[in-house]
Amino acid sequence: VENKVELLDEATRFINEAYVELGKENLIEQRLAVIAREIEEKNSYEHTLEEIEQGARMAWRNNNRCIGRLFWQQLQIRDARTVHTTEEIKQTLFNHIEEGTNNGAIRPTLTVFKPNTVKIWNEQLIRYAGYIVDGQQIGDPLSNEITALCQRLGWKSPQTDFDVLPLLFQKDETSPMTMQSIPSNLVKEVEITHPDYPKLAELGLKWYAIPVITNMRLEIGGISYDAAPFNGWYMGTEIASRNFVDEQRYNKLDEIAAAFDITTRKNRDLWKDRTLLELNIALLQSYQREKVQVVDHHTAAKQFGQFEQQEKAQNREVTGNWAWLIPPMSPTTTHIFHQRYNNEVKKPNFFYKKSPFD
Ligand code: HEM
Ligand SMILES: N=C(Nc1cccc(CNC[C@@H]2CCCN2)c1)c1cccs1
Repeated sequence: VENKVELLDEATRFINEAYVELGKENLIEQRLAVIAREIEEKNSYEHTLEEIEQGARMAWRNNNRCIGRLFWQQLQIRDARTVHTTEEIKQTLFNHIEEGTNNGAIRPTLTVFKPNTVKIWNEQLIRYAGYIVDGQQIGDPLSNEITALCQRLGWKSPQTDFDVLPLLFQKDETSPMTMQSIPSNLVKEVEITHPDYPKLAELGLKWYAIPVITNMRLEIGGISYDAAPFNGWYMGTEIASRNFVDEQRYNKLDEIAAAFDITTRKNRDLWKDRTLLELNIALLQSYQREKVQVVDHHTAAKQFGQFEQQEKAQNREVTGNWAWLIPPMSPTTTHIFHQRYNNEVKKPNFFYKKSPFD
């Protein structure tokens, strides 16, 4: 936010809405008086932990692109606002991975650091590296830039398709970079196999259990938390319909078709569709085999429908981004496809940060 007036306006809007939801409307006036004084003195103000918990849950509830919002009230918040040394930051990030993974029974979790301090360069806490070796792409192209930086900082790796990147962060904007590998016992991964097609296993496809987003900022009442890693669990299509098959990602559709003995000659054989279907089945079954939580897109759509009903009962309009909410597989079999959504952006919310590389 630009100035004191705007900050107080955002704070007032947030406190009014959050305290009513918390059943504390009688404390609004007093709380706003304290915040107004703080903004006058320090050009900013500090949230209580309860305000951050409610604000982060509202931010999830408000995000138009998220199909998983039914569980917004169960988000676990970890308060890391007093964490400042690189050692403590490292431990806090490792603990988030451990507590969020929970051996596969994934717990939606968000860790909040003090504003204007920690700067995380990773886009997700766990992500595979990307390299161009002899003109050939290895690993995840989205990671090529950060991988090159890690290598410049001395990172050594076997250069496979699935090398987990180290954490890369600064304890604050002016401090040197810390590069720290994640202990492999903390990184739960799933080998992707198909019960009817043993050749799929020969491709050696795998993916990590838990997506922990670190390239978005959490905005609550005018305050921006630039380091606020959050995780949920995956919807199967994210991995099987996008990460493994997009041309600008792992681009493995042809190889996977061959593993399923599907010939790729004629479009009207719908070989791409059959390959994606079998790969999505393999993905869901592999995660279930390893007891790692994952949701199929039909169940996720039904849960989103329950969220819509729940919000209607609370007299809140559900806003949404239709193009992001419809799943990439069989979208017309979900109610989402046949409905319209207001894409207005409500706050609190999550927003993209400018890339640290820009
Ligand atoms: C619990 C299980 C969850 C599932 C299955 C789920 C599912 C998804 C999916 C499939 C997307 C689209 C991602 C993409 O296509 O790149 C998405 C977007 C998003 N989700 Fe959720 N989500 C879950 C939990 C959460 C949680 C806990 C938060 C934050 C507290 C969250 C915040 C978001 C945000 C901010 C986006 C938009 C990302 C962007 O703009 O790139 N979600 N979600
Ligand atoms: N299931 C998830 N998927 C998800 C959610 C938000 C953002 C992302 C990452 N999106 C970036 C990818 C890569 C380019 C376009 N999509 C994934 C969750 C991640 C963290 C909480 S839920």
